[in-house]
Amino acid sequence: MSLRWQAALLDPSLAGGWAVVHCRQQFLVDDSGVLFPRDWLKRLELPLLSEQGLGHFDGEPVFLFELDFPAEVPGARWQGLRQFMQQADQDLFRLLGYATQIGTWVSQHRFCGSCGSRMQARAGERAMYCPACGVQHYPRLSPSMIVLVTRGDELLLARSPRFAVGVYSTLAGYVEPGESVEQCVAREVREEVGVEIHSPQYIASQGWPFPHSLMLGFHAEYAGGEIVPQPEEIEDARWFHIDNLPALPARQSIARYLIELYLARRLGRPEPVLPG
Ligand SMILES: NC(=O)C1=CN([C@@H]2O[C@H](COP(=O)(O)OP(=O)(O)OC[C@H]3O[C@@H](n4cnc5c(N)ncnc54)[C@H](O)[C@@H]3O)[C@@H](O)[C@H]2O)C=CC1
Ligand SMILES: [Mg+2]
Ligand SMILES: [Zn+2]
Repeated sequence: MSLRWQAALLDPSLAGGWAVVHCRQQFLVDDSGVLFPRDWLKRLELPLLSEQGLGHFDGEPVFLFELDFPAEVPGARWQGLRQFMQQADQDLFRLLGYATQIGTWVSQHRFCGSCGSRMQARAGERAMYCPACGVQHYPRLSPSMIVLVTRGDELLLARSPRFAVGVYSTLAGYVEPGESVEQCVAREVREEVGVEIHSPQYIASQGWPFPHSLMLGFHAEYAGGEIVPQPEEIEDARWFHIDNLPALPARQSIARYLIELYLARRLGRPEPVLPG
């Protein structure tokens, strides 16, 4: 794991450092990039919901300005997190992914879900706390499974209507209360494409900030059934031969890694590395 970005609990009452400005999965950028001198930002009178100390980038402290709405700043524009994933280096993307998750969580936990009082950031740990009734919330994470189903030289890949034109990917879905991740894999595969699988094999995991998933990645062998795509969720699903694959998901995604790993093992090529 690279050392350029390290999360840390920094005290926002300290002066100086850099800051990123986030609102609804978008960041403020100008010609110098996405990191702004923090003391300069403070003079802009932005619609600030919360300020959080995030950690260190290249050894420098970085803070988050979480905004109520995407305010106009002369000479700057708003850019989505997905675009940073495609264009920025991996360390910067990890910093921005972390900032997005913390910002989204803080902005969605301003009031106590139990008694309605205003929540406070807790000193000493990354938590929101209700002083009236004591409820405490930590950053939200949603366990999700992602699986590549295979049948020898064939890969089962599917398209969601949300994907870029022509792109097919592995199947994914959220874990429900009371089920194991393995049960979730079998259920989601059945629901999304109507196919049965053998026991899934755990491969690797990845934090995924769209919006707060923890992806648990598997390989699974086909056991039976014909493909029946789930209406609305799955636009198309097919078996693709390894010599004739469609456009695949982003290089940084665990979806892509699960595919590349299977190909490497099948074809006796060196195994890929999952971007950290
Ligand atoms: N890193 C990667 O390679 C990939 C990551 N993903 C991520 O996997 C996650 C799950 O994938 P989907 O196919 O969209 O899930 P899914 O198959 O469970 O369906 C999504 C639906 O689940 C419901 N939902 C939303 N949030 C939920 C939650 N926290 N718990 C339970 N249900 C919820 C909503 O009705 C939503 O429309 C998403 O966050 C997606 O971004 C998906 C594909 C590739
Ligand atoms: Mg799904
Ligand atoms: Zn409360």
